Amino acid sequence: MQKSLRIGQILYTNVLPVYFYFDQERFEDRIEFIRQVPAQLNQAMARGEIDVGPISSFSYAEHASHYVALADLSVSAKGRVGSLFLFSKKPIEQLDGAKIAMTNTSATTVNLLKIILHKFYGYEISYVTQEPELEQMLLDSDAALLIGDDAIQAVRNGGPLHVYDLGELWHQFTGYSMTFAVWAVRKEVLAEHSGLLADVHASFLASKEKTRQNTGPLIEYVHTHHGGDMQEWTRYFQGLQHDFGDEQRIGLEYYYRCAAELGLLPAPATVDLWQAGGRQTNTTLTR
Ligand SMILES: C=C(O[C@@H]1C=C(C(=O)O)C=C[C@H]1O)C(=O)O
Repeated sequence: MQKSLRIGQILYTNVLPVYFYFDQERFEDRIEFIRQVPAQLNQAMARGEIDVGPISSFSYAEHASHYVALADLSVSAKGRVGSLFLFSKKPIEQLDGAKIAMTNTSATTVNLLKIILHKFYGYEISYVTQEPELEQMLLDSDAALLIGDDAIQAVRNGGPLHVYDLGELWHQFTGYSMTFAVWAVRKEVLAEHSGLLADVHASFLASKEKTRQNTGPLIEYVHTHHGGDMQEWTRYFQGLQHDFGDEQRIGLEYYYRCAAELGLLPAPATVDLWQAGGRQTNTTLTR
């Protein structure tokens, strides 16, 4: 039988603070989790196979008239992220005219890279989309973009490549933070399940808050399951933000304007936040 709420979860470490202490038992069999990489969650949300969960912020903009976003949740960073990298055979200054392989798991970061290379560097680039396997990607391309745990793994493996963090590049050029994912809800779900949705939202916020107060157990869990270095993981989670306030909105809405300017989005979008007891107002902030 279909559960009342089908909840998405990105299959990467970056969302864990929002899920780590999520008290699933209190919801008994009214909810279920569907775990996928972002591009597949984006599609599942658009097809109505998921009711609520993190999707690429780019995909939110593509469907903005059908979605709202849970207030105060996102995957954002101001500056270095640590899991979104361009791996390049040449320095970025020499990439004009290059061929770049893009992971097929992303929507936000692939378009962020286009904005950076076209708008800020003025380059002409040809792109191919591939499975996220660095060696394969670089067989026939000058550079490759990976996100999430694939990017973390690839940077750990090292190698003689130039490595650029996309959050850092965005911050260098704009001074803004960048929001990669927001927790979207399809509007028709609001009418039917707003009470349950409010409880799920509260559980996400509680998990986020609890991990913020004591990151230790999360770091230990991630270290046990994904290897790596405890200090690197600590730095990773310190750099990520899971809030969505004015700072994140300003950065994200500037990204949407850049994407619209380059024809990557049909029009700039705004993020319409939802929380129990009434939607938050949605002021459009200009640069
Ligand atoms: C910070 C990250 O943000 C992500 C990037 C996304 C994208 O590019 O579409 C979507 C969701 C997030 O997982 C990451 O993957 O490392």
